[in-house]
Amino acid sequence: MKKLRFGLFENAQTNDSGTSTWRHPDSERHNFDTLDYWLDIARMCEDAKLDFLFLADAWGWADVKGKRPDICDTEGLDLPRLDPAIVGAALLSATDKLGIVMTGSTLLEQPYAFARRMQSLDHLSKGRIGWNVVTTGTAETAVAAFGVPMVAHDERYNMADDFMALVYKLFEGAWERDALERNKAGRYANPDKVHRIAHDGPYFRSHGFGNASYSPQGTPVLFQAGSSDRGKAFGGKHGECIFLGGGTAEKLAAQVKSIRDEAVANGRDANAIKLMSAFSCVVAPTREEAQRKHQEILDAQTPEVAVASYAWFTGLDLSSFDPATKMSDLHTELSQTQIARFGDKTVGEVLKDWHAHGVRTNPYVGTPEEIADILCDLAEKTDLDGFLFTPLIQPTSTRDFIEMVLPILRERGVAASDYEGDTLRERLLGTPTPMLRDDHPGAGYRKL
Ligand SMILES: Cc1cc2nc3c(=O)[nH]c(=O)nc-3n(C[C@H](O)[C@H](O)[C@H](O)COP(=O)(O)O)c2cc1C
Repeated sequence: MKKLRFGLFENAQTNDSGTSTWRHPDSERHNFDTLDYWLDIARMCEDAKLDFLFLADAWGWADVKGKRPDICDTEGLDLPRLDPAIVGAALLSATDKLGIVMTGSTLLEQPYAFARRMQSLDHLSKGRIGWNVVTTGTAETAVAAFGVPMVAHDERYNMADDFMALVYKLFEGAWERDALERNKAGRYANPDKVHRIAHDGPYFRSHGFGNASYSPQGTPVLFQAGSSDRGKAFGGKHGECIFLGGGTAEKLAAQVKSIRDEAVANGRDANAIKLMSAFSCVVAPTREEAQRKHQEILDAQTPEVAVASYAWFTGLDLSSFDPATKMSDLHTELSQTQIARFGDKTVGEVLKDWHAHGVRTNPYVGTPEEIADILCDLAEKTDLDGFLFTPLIQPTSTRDFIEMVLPILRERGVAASDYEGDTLRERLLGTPTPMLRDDHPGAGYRKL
């Protein structure tokens, strides 16, 4: 079996994923706005040789019929947050090998400034940066905050394609890789290797010179997680590592196959994209103890949190529908995945599911051996390349996974015991150089 890759999902806010667990006695997430919280998390990841720490992010907030429910504040559900790029930057000097991956929105960021931010992080980290490209599912409230027009679901992906075309020019084509000579007796940079870029796209324009030079990886490692048809087409073109939301082996295998097919349709190798599934687990030495720990986490949730957080992802107030309504009869211009993934279920059933685990799928609950068996079985049946661990309670869930499950996976030879390769791209994708593979569309913008 291939060696699996592992990342940790995190979020610079008190709760994440549509649940509210901050009151749990073991949770430290109410300290998410302190540097000490993040230093502990990053060091724990690096000591465990995890491939990367992923800092998810969103703009916008929960909106139920034009009002942000009070429960959002009383439970710290959606706001406040910190900027993931600043959190990521603060962790660079405390880590040496750990990849730092962060979400950035193509709907709301300004591509010219965003490219410089990614390049700066990639320089300072010596090539450990990844960017999770999102079109922002929470678009309705986010565009109000930014004072920009609403863009419909599929069009947001057209806009993202244009954003990518511009940032590839900046990442790959504005400065050649060896433009900087830094020769005190000669010259600092070679003017023949510094190029003017021109971009007149349907959404973005930019003319002139790149603000930052070619960074160790050129383009940061590109992550993506959209699972609508348009999202998958975008991921098949640009993504290098795609996050899947979890689910049964059958469902994951079908998703893996369709994304690899998309890659091939875009002239890329089927294995040019690594697929990682999100999962949570509650683990303890005995199954009974694990079930008891899980019940404590479930008891911290309320139905009101479920309604407010579902609305945050979709703009839909499920409490206003007849519980017997089929989910397939609903429509949103926000995250369509959050309707499609429930298939034929009813609104009443989904509210119960959401109450239990929010946007996540059900956690695996069991002994360390049982969890390791589930992950190995999933990987074998689905052709997944790795897993994104999404902790229910931070930092204890992550510590439990690292201390109890990871050693078993290492013994079985499916998890790495040390870091191999210097940059995130070489390690995660097994590329011969830190740069984009030649079959990636961004590589075509490179001037070497
Ligand atoms: C593991 C995982 C992590 C995600 N992280 C983010 C995130 O940080 N920010 C965000 O806006 N969406 C995030 N998403 C959601 C997707 O990127 C995507 O925006 C969402 O599925 C809506 O797009 P779609 O309608 O094309 O599926 C994540 C999804 C998954 C499965």
